Amino acid sequence: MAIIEAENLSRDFQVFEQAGRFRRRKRTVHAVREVNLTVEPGEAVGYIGANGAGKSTTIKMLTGILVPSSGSVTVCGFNPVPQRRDLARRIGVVFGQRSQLWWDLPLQDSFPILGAMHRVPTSEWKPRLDDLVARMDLGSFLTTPVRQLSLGQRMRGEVAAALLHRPELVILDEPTIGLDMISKESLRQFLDFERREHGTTLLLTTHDMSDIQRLCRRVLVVDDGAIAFDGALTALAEMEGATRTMVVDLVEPVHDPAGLPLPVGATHSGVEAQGIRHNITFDSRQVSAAALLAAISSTAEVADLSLHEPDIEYLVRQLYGSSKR
Ligand SMILES: Nc1ncnc2c1ncn2[C@@H]1O[C@H](COP(=O)(O)OP(=O)(O)OP(=O)(O)O)[C@@H](O)[C@H]1O
Repeated sequence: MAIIEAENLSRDFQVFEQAGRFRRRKRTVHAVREVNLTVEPGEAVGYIGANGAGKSTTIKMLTGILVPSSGSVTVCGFNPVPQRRDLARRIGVVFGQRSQLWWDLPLQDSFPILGAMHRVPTSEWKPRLDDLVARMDLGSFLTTPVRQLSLGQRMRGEVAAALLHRPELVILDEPTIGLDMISKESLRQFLDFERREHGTTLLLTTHDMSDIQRLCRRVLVVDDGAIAFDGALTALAEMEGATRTMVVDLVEPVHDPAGLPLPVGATHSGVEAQGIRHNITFDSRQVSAAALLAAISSTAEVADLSLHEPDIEYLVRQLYGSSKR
């Protein structure tokens, strides 16, 4: 059975706008339009789109916070709004921008409350907590009130809290927002481990392409409330031919870009560090990263290189610049 099944799921909002000095006009915002979505157990799905595209509204409907205007949805076999309590025992939710922990309590006092709320026996949540504390390195700040934790520490606590009851589906809204690179990577590693080891299904929204690349094979792009793309991330990038950037450091400087001929599809976008560092943008439909590196290596020795993917906002804007927002 699918873990998420949405059929023609839609949500409208009525908003009032100023129409002249004393008049207000009612307008309907179609935040989510006829979304059809099936997510199978164990999948990791990235849900991406520009600001205001409808991601959070969809998540709120999936978690039972918002009533759909029309269409139907089941999550873990439950109708989210009327069966919200049952659903809460089966899913974990993490909002990067909002804490779900008790601000004045230390983490160690929150876990017994969560265990009781989810009706998980102590004999089950205790060993699970020991495992989470070890794997997410929570030990050094378990006794600190949540409000005194750093953002990275708090997010680890949030994720541990959301996963204490071993939910089969974890929904994460911008889980890595504001985190430094090390905290982002350890969070991604942990989530990936959970999925591989326990078959946990992941659905996440993010503006960080690396989250998707690291965690999700499938990506959904939402544009103006509707699903505009559903498939592999590689297919999305190839479809658009979004330009990627390769930064190469050479062993010997090459000052003039003409001294480093590039294949068709690649162009120099800058030379730095007295000719050592070359920034090259390329269209992966025309030339692969491997072919580009081979071409560069045939004229100069490469000491180091890094690849930069286009950010999600850029990719989505390129793809669906037609958005009415
Ligand atoms: N409570 C509300 N009342 C009125 N309009 C709303 C409400 N919530 C969302 N909207 C509108 O619905 C649309 C979709 O918003 P939503 O928050 O789902 O977008 P999003 O994709 O999550 O954006 P972001 O990436 O900025 O978080 C926007 O136009 C937003 O202004």
